[in-house]
Amino acid sequence: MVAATDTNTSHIDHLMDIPVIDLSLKKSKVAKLIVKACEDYGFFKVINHGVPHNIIKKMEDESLDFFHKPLHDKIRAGSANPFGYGSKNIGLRGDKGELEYLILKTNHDSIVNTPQFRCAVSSYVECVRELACKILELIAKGLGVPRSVFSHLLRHFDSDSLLRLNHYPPVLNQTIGFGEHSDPQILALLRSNGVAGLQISLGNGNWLPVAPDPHAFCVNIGDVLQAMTNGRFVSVRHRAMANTLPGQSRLSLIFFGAPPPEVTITCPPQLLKQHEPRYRAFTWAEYKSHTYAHRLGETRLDHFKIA
Ligand SMILES: O=C(O)CCC(=O)C(=O)O
Ligand SMILES: [Fe+2]
Repeated sequence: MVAATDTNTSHIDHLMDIPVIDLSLKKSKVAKLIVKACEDYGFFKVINHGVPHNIIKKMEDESLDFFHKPLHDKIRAGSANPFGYGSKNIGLRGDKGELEYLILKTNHDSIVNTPQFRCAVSSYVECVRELACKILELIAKGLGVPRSVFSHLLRHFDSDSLLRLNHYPPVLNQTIGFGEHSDPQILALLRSNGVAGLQISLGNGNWLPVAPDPHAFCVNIGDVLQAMTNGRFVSVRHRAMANTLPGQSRLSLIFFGAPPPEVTITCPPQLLKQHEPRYRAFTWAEYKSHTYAHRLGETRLDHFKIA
């Protein structure tokens, strides 16, 4: 697909279609479509994903209940580095955003303080982890590599996957809510309520708004999957605009599928063949600490490129 942009006047592109992939189609077809979307954009939507509506609804309701609590209750979840509640500050390097958020572990009991919220989180995480693994297994099929080469990293008991809940209360002025970046992990599954905000970068300063879709999950390819495919897939750069709809909150729920800290990230040999490796091997712990030491907008994977 070719980006239809007017480079002189427009930096928002409404004319391109984001690939929407129906997971109920034949596996071999879906695998091909997903690989193509990962190569072209590093971003796509999935429908017929199998995550039950009531589980999503419960998670959204409990998340909004949490964010609507008084501040002194929210900060009881601890501070967001690494797991807990944060507001306006993103990471430790001075990045600011027009949001508040809660970061939760996925492989141990979450820190949320009511049994209903804990139960909603654990059911939601179980479903989205399974969906992420299913997508990674389709990717493996499409690439002709062993089925669990990516998914076993998320299924591992020590997987560093996390769930992030972002809440964008209404603000008066149109501004950026969460700055441009790529996600460092393997892949991210994002859902938002009916309020728009997410945009993906088409390069050259052009942005494609992603309309909220109650039936879909958005899939973002992360830096680790770019490295594991030797750069064949791109980790999509994206941002979220602040929410300016009076009286409405934007809520996004993002599952980040990550490897265990000590696992070494390399490209499967089947994907190298006659190509030279483009990234040196690194552990997820190493990548994470490199990420935390840099600003949100930096192209953090470049540090691991082989010159
Ligand atoms: O909240 C959103 O829509 C996007 C936020 C995001 O990209 C992130 O938390 O990594
Ligand atoms: Fe992101």
